[in-house]
Amino acid sequence: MWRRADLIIPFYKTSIEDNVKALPKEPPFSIVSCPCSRLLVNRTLSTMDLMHHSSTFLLPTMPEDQRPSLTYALVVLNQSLPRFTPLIWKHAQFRLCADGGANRVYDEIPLLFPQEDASGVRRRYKPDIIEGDMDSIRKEVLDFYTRLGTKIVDKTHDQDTTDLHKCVTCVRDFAPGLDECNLCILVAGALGGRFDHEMGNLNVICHFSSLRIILLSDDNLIHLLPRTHRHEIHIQTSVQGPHCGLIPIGMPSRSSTTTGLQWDLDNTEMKFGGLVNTSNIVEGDNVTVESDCDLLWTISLKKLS
Ligand SMILES: Nc1ncnc2c1ncn2[C@@H]1O[C@H](COP(=O)(O)OP(=O)(O)OP(=O)(O)O)[C@@H](O)[C@H]1O
Ligand SMILES: Cc1ncc(C[n+]2csc(CCO)c2C)c(N)n1
Repeated sequence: MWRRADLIIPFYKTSIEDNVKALPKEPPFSIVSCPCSRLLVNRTLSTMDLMHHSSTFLLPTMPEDQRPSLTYALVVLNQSLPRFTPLIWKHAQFRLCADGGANRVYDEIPLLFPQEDASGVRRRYKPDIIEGDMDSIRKEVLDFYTRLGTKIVDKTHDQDTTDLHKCVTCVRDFAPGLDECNLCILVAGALGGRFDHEMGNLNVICHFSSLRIILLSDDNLIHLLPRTHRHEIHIQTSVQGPHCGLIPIGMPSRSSTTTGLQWDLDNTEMKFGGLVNTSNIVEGDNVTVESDCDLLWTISLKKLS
């Protein structure tokens, strides 16, 4: 079943081998023979694998059937901690602080437990790793977590990648025995504040486009929908929505199609400077997306009562 045949290799190639060599490097493309025995290449969106997305980590208890499927790592950035940080801390198996993110854990986590003794809370919320160029973490904070046994990875020499980039690399390379497909990196404090940092954080999710990375603030959740898959997004309506957006990042999209939105796309072109899909509304609890380009998905988070 070919939905579209929007890319056809020119017929001037002399042999099948030459045609195969001329194939685009990036998936997903499939090869079909045409009647004259030369090759056509179809972009077969409908036969792409389906990727599921569900923000169950925002729920106090994860549904049974979701529990084993993803392993969560949490990266805390140097921004006001979202109010649900203790919840995602609990769901995560690895907790990292990006440089000054450690100050936030030290200063702000105790404020979320005003009835409890601050130093007890701090000992309970001990990061596994603090990594970065260490120009923002305070000495007392570094000393405190060093004494508790947190691993400190000082990357002062690297001034070309952000601390978030360093932390994602660390999780990807060192999470023991983890298959990338089962890993999901939650990033707390990624939005709001300095725009250069926000853009840097978006750049990180584009750079690591094969990893599941979710940028979080109190108000929003953002992740990438790679063009290599069709996407089914389950909306946790108790904690997220209804405002959402789909934004082509890096390059124009010739064709994006959605279901489940108030303003759905139907083979629609999107580009910066032209149409982008913002100020949209989720209609129910399922959204599907397929596109020829990586898209950013963003959805609003509800204030907890
Ligand atoms: N205002 C912000 N908004 C979004 N993300 C932020 C913000 N501030 C920091 N971050 C994130 O937290 C990480 C650690 O922050 P930190 O302030 O320690 O970094 P930094 O390298 O010292 O930044 P800079 O030197 O540019 O001020 C950054 O790499 C960035 O990803
Ligand atoms: C082209 C270019 N632009 C900006 C920086 C600065 N920079 C980018 S990431 C980083 C580390 C922040 O912890 C710093 C200082 C650079 N190196 N190269």
